Amino acid sequence: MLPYPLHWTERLAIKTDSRILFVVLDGVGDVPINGETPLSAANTPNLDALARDASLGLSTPVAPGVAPGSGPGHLALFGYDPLHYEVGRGVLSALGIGLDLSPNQVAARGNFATLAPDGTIADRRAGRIPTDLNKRLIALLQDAIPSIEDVQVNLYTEAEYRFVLVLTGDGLGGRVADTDPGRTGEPPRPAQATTQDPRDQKTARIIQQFVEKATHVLHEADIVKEYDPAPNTVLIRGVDTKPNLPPFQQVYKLTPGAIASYPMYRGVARLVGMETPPADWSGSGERTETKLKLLREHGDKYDFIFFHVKKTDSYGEDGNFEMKKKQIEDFDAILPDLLAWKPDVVLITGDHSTPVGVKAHSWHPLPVLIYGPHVRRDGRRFTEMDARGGSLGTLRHLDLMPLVLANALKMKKFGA
Ligand SMILES: O=C(O)[C@H](O)COP(=O)(O)O
Repeated sequence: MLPYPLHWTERLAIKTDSRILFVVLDGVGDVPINGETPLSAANTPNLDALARDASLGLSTPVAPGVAPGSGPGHLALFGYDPLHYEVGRGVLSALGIGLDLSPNQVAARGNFATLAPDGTIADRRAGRIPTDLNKRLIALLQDAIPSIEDVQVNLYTEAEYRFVLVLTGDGLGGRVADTDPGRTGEPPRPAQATTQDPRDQKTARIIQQFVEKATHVLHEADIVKEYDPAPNTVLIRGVDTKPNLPPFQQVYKLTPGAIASYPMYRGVARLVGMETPPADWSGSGERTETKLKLLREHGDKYDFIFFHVKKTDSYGEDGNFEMKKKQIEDFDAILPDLLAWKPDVVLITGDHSTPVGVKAHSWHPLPVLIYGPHVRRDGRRFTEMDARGGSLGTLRHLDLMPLVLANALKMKKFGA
């Protein structure tokens, strides 16, 4: 039996013409500083108008106290329990850049990072190098490391400092711990299998050799020496093989599309059956015009659209209150363009909180807004403080898909 809520939304969901707009402001949740969060301090006339006629609540991403990565946070938002469907970030990133993984392939997410002379990590993102430099470094490493033992090595730029490592060969497993400790000031961890399975042991051995070879090549490369902080090593995480998840079409009877400028989010969308209309994603940042163009040109193919905003998370991680606030105001400015798609129901929330005072993903519940013809209107703003006490109450991300389906009249009655 499928886990909650898939096992019974699959039974109750019905196909109708109503449309659902599902907006995720990545990392948007925060903790008040001098009584204000980026959300409460932002000037958001469009969001305020929508929220006034919407139901609000607070939603816990996974479970109290759990600070999820963006992958588990989005799987929970889409109704796939991340404690049941643990999917490595590498698979999400690989799918996000348009790869299809076969059973004899293992994928991993990589960061170009900066190693200090004492061997500890000085910067997990090498100063957020530009995508163009990433492409040059990937070409250098791909040329230097085409294979390790009997395993083919393929490298792909994701965005900025992010890349994807795909290993192809026989006898590979996906259960290998991260070499990325997730924080600076300590050395990268050795690649270690989390089981005694020889397939996982082999993958760990290959990844360890890759990290050592890549670090050597980067330390010797002239282009690396031009940068400070220098992208002189690689950190690996989210090693996995591709799982098979029941798609949106099956469990929710929806025809879903995903619009996201960063590959990982297109990847998690593809994993659950969403279509990702093609676009030129070159460059970096939100690429909002590209996203809105996709909505205008492809929106009518879908009855469910996942629309992702990334930089609210990045500036939370950088501890930059004003820039996180500005990302929210920039989103507010395009909200009318999103509403032009004429959704019947709108949900806005975040996958997780990334408080500027924490500079990392956190466990704090997210404000969630559901707008539609049958909601109880709360007359509040979309902020962490105002959402508390809203008519949605306190929820978990897994509760949200059934709620938007119900508000779109896409759920039949349970029982006689
Ligand atoms: O931006 C991303 O890829 C993640 O949300 C954060 O990853 P990072 O901590 O490696 O930047």
